[in-house]
Amino acid sequence: MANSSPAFPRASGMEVLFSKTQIAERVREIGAQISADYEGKSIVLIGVLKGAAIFLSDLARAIEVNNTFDFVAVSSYGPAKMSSGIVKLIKDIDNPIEGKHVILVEDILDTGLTLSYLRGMMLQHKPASLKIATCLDKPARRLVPMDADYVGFQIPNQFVIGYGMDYAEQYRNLEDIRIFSDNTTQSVGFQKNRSRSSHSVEG
Ligand SMILES: O=P(O)(O)OC[C@H]1O[C@H](OP(=O)(O)OP(=O)(O)O)[C@H](O)[C@@H]1O
Ligand code: HPA
Ligand SMILES: [Mg+2]
Repeated sequence: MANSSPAFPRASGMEVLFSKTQIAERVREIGAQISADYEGKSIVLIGVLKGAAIFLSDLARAIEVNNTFDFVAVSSYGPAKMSSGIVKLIKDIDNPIEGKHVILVEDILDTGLTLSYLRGMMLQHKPASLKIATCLDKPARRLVPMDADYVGFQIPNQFVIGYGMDYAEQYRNLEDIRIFSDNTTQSVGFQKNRSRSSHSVEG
C-alpha cells in the first residue's frame, strides 16, 4: 500500500549535542541556582508552548522553593522562510502575576524575537520580578538584544531537535538534544521551514 505520509529522517543517525544525562545534570544545577536565588519566596514559571513544556516540567521539579506554572503560546507571521518579526500572543497566562516573582521558561533563545515580545508583555502585568530561563541559547542568530538569566547551554548556529524542540513538529520527544541533519532522500513532502520564526534548514 502506498504511504503518502512524509518521511522524516531517523534521529538515531543525528549527532548528539547534549545527552539525557548532561541535560539532567544541568537542569539540576539551574534548579539549585534558582532555589538559592529565590530562597523564602514563591515563583511562577511561565512556559512558552510548545517547546518549553519538557524543560519546564523538569526544571519545576529541580526547584526546591514553592513554584507554580502557567503557559503562554505565541505565533509569528511572515513569508515562510523569513521571520516577520511580528510575534502575536495566542494564549495568555491563566492567572494574574501582578506582584509575583516570575520566570519565563524557554527551550531555546534564538533570534530573541519571541522572548523580547513576551518580556514586554509580562512586564505590563507588573510582576514583582521577571527573569528568563532557557535551556539553550544560540547567540549567533540574535536579531534583537536579549539575554537570559539562566542558560542551560550555549550552542553554535545549528538547528537542534529533541527535549521539546521540533523540526516540523517531529522529534520533541527525544531525550537528548541532537543537531538536525537531513541526509536522506526520503525527507520530501513536508515544509522544511517552520511555521513561526525564520528557521529554515538547508538540505
Ligand atoms: O528566539 P526566537 O527566534 O524567537 O526563537 C525561539 C522560539 O522558537 C521556538 O518556537 P517555535 O516557533 O518553534 O514553536 P514551538 O515551541 O511550538 O516549537 C522556540 O520554542 C522558541 O519559542
Ligand atoms: O534550533 C532550533 N530547533 C528547534 N526549534 C528552534 N526554534 C528556534 N531555534 C530552534
Ligand atoms: Mg518549533
